Amino acid sequence: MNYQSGFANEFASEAIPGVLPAGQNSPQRVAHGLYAEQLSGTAFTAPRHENRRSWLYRIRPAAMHKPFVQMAHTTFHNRFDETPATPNQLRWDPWQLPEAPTDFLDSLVTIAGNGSAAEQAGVGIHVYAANHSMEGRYFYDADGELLIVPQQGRLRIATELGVLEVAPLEIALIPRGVRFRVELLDAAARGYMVENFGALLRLPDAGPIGANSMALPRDFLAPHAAYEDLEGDFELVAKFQGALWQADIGHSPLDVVAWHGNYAPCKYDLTRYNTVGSISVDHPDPSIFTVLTSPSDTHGTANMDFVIFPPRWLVAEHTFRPPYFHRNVASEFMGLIEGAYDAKVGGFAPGGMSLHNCMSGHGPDAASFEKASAADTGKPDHLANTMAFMFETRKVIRPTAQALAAPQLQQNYYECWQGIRKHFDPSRA
Ligand SMILES: O=C(O)Cc1cc(O)ccc1O
Ligand SMILES: [Fe+2]
Repeated sequence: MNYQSGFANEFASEAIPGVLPAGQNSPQRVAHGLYAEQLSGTAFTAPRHENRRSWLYRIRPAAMHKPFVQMAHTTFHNRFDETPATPNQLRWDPWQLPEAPTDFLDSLVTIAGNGSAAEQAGVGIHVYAANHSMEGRYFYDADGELLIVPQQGRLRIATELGVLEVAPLEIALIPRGVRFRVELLDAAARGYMVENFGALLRLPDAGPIGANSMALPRDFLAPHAAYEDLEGDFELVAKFQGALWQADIGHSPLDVVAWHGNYAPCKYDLTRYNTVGSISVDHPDPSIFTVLTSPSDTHGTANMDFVIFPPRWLVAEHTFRPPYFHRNVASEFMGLIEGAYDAKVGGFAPGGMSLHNCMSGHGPDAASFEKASAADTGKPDHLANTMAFMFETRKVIRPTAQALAAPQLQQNYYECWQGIRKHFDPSRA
């Protein structure tokens, strides 16, 4: 696969050379009888450095489909108020893979979330576990952009703006409104998906860290234009204000022959992350591992951060090296893509999830604490074969009723801290 490099660059791509108009966006007649269409991802008047839009040159305009009718989907929704939010620490085992043929869209299960599309703030957190490609159906989310985090199985995501192939340890970002179809490149696929109802995800400011660490813009890859000229009895599914809607469409909406602009899907290889950490003492706050952030209207307080915990060296001297015990005003939803997480010796499996809400105490389990407080910090430790991540939000993350009723919810999670021993002895140094 061949991609265009950069985060929210002014990209330009033509599947047929010469389609993009020169010197204007909407000529009276577009080359080859195509239609010109703008896709706006920010307000027309958003400041120039935040303004996101693309111009699409397509076989048929996006307006052309039959009326939408509301569609039942029992597990994919934004009902975050069905049940009281709990201050308990929560952890789930991995979602099971389906036996009956199930595509990406049908497989989505909403685990938790906050805010809403109507509020233009908050997130929806979902898992998928599929064994079938989407066939003859296309999806778009009008409620938010989608950050897809594969944990098992490669995906081929065919979008209006071109094709992204993503494997575990890579992420895909699909802008709000962009229509796409998810195909499986392996027998089964499982992973996480966050719907961001707030401001578009962007690279965080790095301040004194400088211009060259963390996620680098050139490692984000956008697709080249690739179109389908297909007619048939297809289905277009829209997510709109928390509900799903279905419309008949007589052609593939992935019919964009050329496009230009800075509002496009992209992918990023998490193993490219340039991880910065402490080379003296103490464990830095995990914001130092931010890949992408969605700011809120309060400066420095994100609607959501996407943070990763990649393989790295731990060298801090006379320091408790794993994540510290803490309580956070922000809420922390974690997943694990591969390996083990250094704050938990067991119970947090790849494909699993945990939720530590606003001010809920958490941190290393008893075994991890004992091990790290006895470790020799005169030597570096190498954390290998690991990739955990966190969706951290300013609002409380409210689990759905189905997530709390699921057999995957670990009833004994709290026990991992019950073995913490009292070491206090005033006569001890
Ligand atoms: O709770 C967690 O495991 C996430 C986390 C990691 C870390 O390195 C520091 C703080 C923190 O909340
Ligand atoms: Fe935490």
